[in-house]
Amino acid sequence: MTVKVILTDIEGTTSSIAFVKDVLFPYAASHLAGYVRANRNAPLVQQQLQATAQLLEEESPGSEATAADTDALINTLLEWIAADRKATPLKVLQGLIWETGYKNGDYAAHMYPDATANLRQWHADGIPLYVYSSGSVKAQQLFFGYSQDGNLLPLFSGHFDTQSGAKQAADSYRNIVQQLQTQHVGLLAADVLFLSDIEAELDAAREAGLQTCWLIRDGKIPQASAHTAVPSFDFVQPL
Ligand SMILES: CSCCC(=O)C(=O)COP(=O)(O)O
Ligand SMILES: [Mg+2]
Repeated sequence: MTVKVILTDIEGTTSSIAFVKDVLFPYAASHLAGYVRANRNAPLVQQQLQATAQLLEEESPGSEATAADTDALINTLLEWIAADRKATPLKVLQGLIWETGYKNGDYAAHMYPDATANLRQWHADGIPLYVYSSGSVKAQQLFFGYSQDGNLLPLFSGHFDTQSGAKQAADSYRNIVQQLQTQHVGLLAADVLFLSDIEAELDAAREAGLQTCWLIRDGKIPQASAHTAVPSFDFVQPL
């Protein structure tokens, strides 16, 4: 089957889980309270606080935390970072907070060398590359803009985040294919190859009709899987 578009996950796929868990998440946790207090009247931050309060209310009706109760919402957001919740308002705030760290040179995004090399090659071969991550679009742009391998952002034609839906839901991939079709006339779901380290995400993408490839970075390739399983981007064959 031909591949006309590649859609890639970030954490565990192009880049190590450790960079996200041990560098980005702790940085967001230590700067969240200060950032939110300093910017709570900025419209984008205010919207995320309201969305956090709304999610809390949906999950625990009668919850005390209103959008005005900044301290309670900060505590909730810190709990969500610790639990690796992929909640959209948290992800938006993390993207805003990480910007300072990247720009100050506190860190640069980790890239597996095989990911950088093959993304560059596929781009040079004319295959449009897109990202789908739970990290916000802004966080993704910072990630690839400030990577250990330099500015990789020009390699990508676009980005999708949880605004397109959760990564383990087939409808999210149907939604993304519809958005891709506005840029690539006649594109079918089967023309898109999704790369991820999480089997449940690949299952959802496959249910939506995409081709899938499972990146298994720890060497434990399963004997049988519905997905092509590979140890690195060097073994992904889109052509
Ligand atoms: C975009 S960088 C930070 C990644 C992140 O916040 C995250 O939750 C990782 O999710 P992914 O979908 O890339 O596994
Ligand atoms: Mg991942």
